[in-house]
Amino acid sequence: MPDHTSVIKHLLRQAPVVPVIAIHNLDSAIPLAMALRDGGLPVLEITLRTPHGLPAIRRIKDELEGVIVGAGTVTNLRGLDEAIKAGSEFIITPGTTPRLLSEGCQSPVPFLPGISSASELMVCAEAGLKVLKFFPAESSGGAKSLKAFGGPFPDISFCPTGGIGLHNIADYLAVPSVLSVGGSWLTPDDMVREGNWTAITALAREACLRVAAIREGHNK
Ligand SMILES: O=C(O)C(=O)C[C@H](O)[C@H](O)COP(=O)(O)O
Repeated sequence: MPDHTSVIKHLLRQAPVVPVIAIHNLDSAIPLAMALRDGGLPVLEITLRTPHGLPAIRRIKDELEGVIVGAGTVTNLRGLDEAIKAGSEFIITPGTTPRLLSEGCQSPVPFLPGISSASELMVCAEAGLKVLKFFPAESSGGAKSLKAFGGPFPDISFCPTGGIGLHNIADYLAVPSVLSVGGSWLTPDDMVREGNWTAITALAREACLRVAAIREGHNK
């Protein structure tokens, strides 16, 4: 199996917040990605929840510098294959199946499956994965659950998503195993629909500033 652990750890440490994006209009893909990048968030998860997801990944990969684009909501083998062919630089899934896990582990790019229980974590760890998504984070016990996983599984790191925003990001970043968090709060539907890219850059900047302040507090 390709060893992607150090690659994905490096990537997520650089990007403490990963915007989770559903593209409803393909023409918004480039300006939206630019707005987030310019606000300091260059690692983007484009979900396959809409038919524009794959072409958006391809477009961003081909046309935009300074952005690392991955696929989210990859729920089956076809999605995995198409996401890799579209140029995804990492793959994120909300959960796993035995076949998706097995194929995902052979993927040429890092594979981050979602887990929400100790048993699911153990299945992924047994397959050799050390960085996992925790989803749906808030409704699965949130930062408290992640802290508890740290006891039996000290070598597993996480990118939690689901119900995270500026109101609770500090709780997650306080858990040592959390490399970054993901969320859709950086791309509100109305701002994207209106093409309000300045507002989206401001949201990204606000998130970066908040993370910097939290981390500074931890280092004191
Ligand atoms: O389907 C996937 O693969 C996902 O990536 C799930 C998303 O990460 C969450 O749905 C984001 O949650 P919110 O920030 O609460 O909107």
